[in-house]
Amino acid sequence: MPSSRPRRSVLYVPGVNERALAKLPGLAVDVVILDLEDSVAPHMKAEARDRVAAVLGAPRRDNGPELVVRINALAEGEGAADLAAVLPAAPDGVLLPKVAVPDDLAAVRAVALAQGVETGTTLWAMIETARSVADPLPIALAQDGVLPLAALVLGLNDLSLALGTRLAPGRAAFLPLMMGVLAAARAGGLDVIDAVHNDIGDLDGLAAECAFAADCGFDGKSLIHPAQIEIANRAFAPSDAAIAAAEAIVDLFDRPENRDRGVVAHDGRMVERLHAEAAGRLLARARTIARRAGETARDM
Ligand SMILES: CC(C)(COP(=O)(O)OP(=O)(O)OC[C@H]1O[C@@H](n2cnc3c(N)ncnc32)[C@H](O)[C@@H]1OP(=O)(O)O)[C@@H](O)C(=O)NCCC(=O)NCCSC(=O)C[C@H](O)C(=O)O
Ligand SMILES: [Mg+2]
Repeated sequence: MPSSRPRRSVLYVPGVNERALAKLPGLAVDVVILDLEDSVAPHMKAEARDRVAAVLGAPRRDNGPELVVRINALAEGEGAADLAAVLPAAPDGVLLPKVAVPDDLAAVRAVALAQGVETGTTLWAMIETARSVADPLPIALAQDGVLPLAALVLGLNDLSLALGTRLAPGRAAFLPLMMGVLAAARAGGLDVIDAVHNDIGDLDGLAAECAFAADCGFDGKSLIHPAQIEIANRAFAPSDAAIAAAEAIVDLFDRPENRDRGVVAHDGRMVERLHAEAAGRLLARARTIARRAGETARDM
């Protein structure tokens, strides 16, 4: 099953941007991706590693965001240095960019093992190459006890470049690929995170992308600016109407007259036990999110 931790808002922060890093304790975000890859200029990589290690080493709130580090690809030479700098500080996850094949995950695990680092850190894989998006299933199934795989993250900027497909509003051309990645993630029991919306000023466009991705089944949205967080948190949380509908379905099968029934009619619709199971999951997720919101409001 996907994680019980909400991963609705997944905010990239350039590992070298001191002011942006300083903002993190005040942000109600589910996941922070401390970026050592594309948002960091080649000559700033070492400084970014130091800054990110310092963020990871600082005291963390129990209910604070998951801290995931996006390392550079191993092939680019910086990836191993990134792992050596951040793994001892036990990030919640390491995000590997530009994954092409399952061997890319195996290579990162081998480097982590060779460095002798044992942590509870998970592995996240970016699906943003032609090869990985054409065949995401073997990647999603490449599970291991070392750096267990937790999530797939779509990267539509790189993918747009790789495929020559225009990243246009509505993203219709990408839909088959997005659903292929989503199905692969679910087959592997992983979470799956939608790509970034590049236009920071277009909050309506962001809300539309979030609503669409939530309908598709994505767990959350990659973000690039704090102004985008609240929209994603809302879009990927169950709405009040969805909670009320789920409560009604759970209640339906709890009634004595329905205890032995596999299917009942409710408001003119067929409802099966699988709907009650889904409703139960939605309610559990809503409770987790509400608890987290309460704790975050108290601690910030
Ligand atoms: C895009 C930005 C460079 C814009 O930054 P800026 O011009 O500073 O914006 P603002 O003046 O509106 O910022 C207001 C304050 O908020 C802070 N801020 C901005 N962004 C962030 C952030 N991501 N996290 C935390 N805090 C942030 C600013 O510092 C301002 O505060 P202050 O300085 O005190 O006034 C910038 O938003 C940015 O760098 N965003 C992240 C870019 C990034 O990480 N890109 C890489 C990941 S996306 C990607 O690679 C996708 C994938 O791989 C693919 O292929 O699709
Ligand atoms: Mg990318």
